[in-house]
Amino acid sequence: MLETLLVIAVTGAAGLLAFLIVYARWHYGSLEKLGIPVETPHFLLGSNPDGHKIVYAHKDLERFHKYGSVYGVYEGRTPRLYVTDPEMIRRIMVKDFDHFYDRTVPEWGHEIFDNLLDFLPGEKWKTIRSALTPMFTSSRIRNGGKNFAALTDKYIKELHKDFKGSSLKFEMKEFTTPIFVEFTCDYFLSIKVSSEGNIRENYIYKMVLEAVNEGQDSSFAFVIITVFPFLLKFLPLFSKEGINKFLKTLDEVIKVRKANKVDITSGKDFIDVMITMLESLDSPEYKRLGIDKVTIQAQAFEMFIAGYDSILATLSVLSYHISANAEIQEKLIVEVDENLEKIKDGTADLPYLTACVKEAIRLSPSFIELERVCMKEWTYKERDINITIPKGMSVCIPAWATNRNPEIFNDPEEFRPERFYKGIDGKLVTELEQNPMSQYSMNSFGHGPRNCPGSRMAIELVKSVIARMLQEFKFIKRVDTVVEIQEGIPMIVRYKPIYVDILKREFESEQ
Ligand code: HEM
Repeated sequence: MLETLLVIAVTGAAGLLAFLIVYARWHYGSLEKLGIPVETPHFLLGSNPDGHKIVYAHKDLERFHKYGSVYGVYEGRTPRLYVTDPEMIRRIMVKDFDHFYDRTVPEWGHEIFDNLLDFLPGEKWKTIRSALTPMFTSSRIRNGGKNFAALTDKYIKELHKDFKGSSLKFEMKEFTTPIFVEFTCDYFLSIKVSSEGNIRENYIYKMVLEAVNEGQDSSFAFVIITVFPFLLKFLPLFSKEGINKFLKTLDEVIKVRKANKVDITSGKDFIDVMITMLESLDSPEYKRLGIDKVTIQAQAFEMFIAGYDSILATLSVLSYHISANAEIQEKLIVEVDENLEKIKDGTADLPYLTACVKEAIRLSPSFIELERVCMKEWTYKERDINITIPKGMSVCIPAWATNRNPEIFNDPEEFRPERFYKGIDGKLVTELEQNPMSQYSMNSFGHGPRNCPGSRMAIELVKSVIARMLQEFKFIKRVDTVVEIQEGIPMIVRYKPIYVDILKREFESEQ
């Protein structure tokens, strides 16, 4: 009897093991069939078996140099086609968008995450995306920049208290995280967090940092999840309690807004947009597409998720570039000093600062890999590329690598804002504008109907912080200043703390 049980147990275990191996390797071979170079996968763990230790951005660049225009990588069990050829990128993201309109949906295990705009499918995505457009009008963007600058002022006042002498060791992300959270709460969602004391103790602040997995070291568990994606939902990535409390607060804000119609001269804010969407819940269109209250609430959450890493990483890396390039900093200071009044009322264009922000975003695209799923078989035959992508295959644009394409960008690793500088009156034709394909090598905000809707807003927010800081401080590179990316984080780039010194400009002549 015992023997029989043992035989059953061993056979069962062997069967399960065999099943798991077959499951993990199920798609192996599918990329090779396309006739492209493929990063050889590990027996079970795909092409990045050491994914918890590698810097994905650097890996992408290495593979771009090794394989060129099109190549394959197994992300665990998932075959991914990587495309760096600018014309093929244009076709996928813009011209033949009808073949590539969705992204892969991870099994988050939380309905709010499942309903983020990034992951909504087809028509449902289109409807929600178009409902959100009033938030990104020019006047909303200008006002956003103005509010961000005002908040920066408030935090700069606090910062002054930390100075013992004329300079201070400074970390941009640490400084701007509270500004970003307070701004997103207040400007998008009309939730006042500052009145509740230290924002770092606020539950929304904590919820956001938890949801973006801030401060968590990457672990081998993430490699296992690429092989068995259904395990993602079992990871304790966020506190359901925090999210539920946030959704309740949002309900309250909506109730108050409905009761007190406010006149928003700068255009609809997110709460108005939500109310309009909520009023459509019973419409045949929303019912047919399965748009419910959670779909709408998720977009409020999206405002934190979409901007958190991107804005904060751009600001951090820009503090480094400015500190490391004295001439560029001088030019910026002149531009800022000439526009003090306009900066205050949010009407300054600051073209050189804009070029610096764009160049920082080229060198440091926060979303290092853009993704689309091929929705119906698609063939591309141009020059030396001849490929048919099967339905269902994930297609990736490795932005960190394409943005350093040496055929488009001379000295690609150099921080050179002139690539984007159109002169004070905006009349200069930049080196990049002379090359029509360069825009599809600059993939920081994506392209086509599913590009980043927040790109113009993001540039304004970053500009508003830098402009305000340069009015009072200079950024100085320290001997121990380093720019290092955290290992083991796929899809996005997150930096280890980047320390620079800030020097009060009033003491500049004494140095
Ligand atoms: C420097 C800052 C930012 C960068 C570099 C950035 C970059 C991107 C990229 C690369 C995508 C994917 C585009 C594609 O697949 O073609 C994206 C999507 C998105 N971004 Fe941004 N983003 C930034 C800031 C923001 C901000 C501030 C918001 C909103 C307040 C925002 C909202 C979104 C949304 C909602 C999507 C999903 C779009 C869709 O699927 O239709 N982003 N962003």
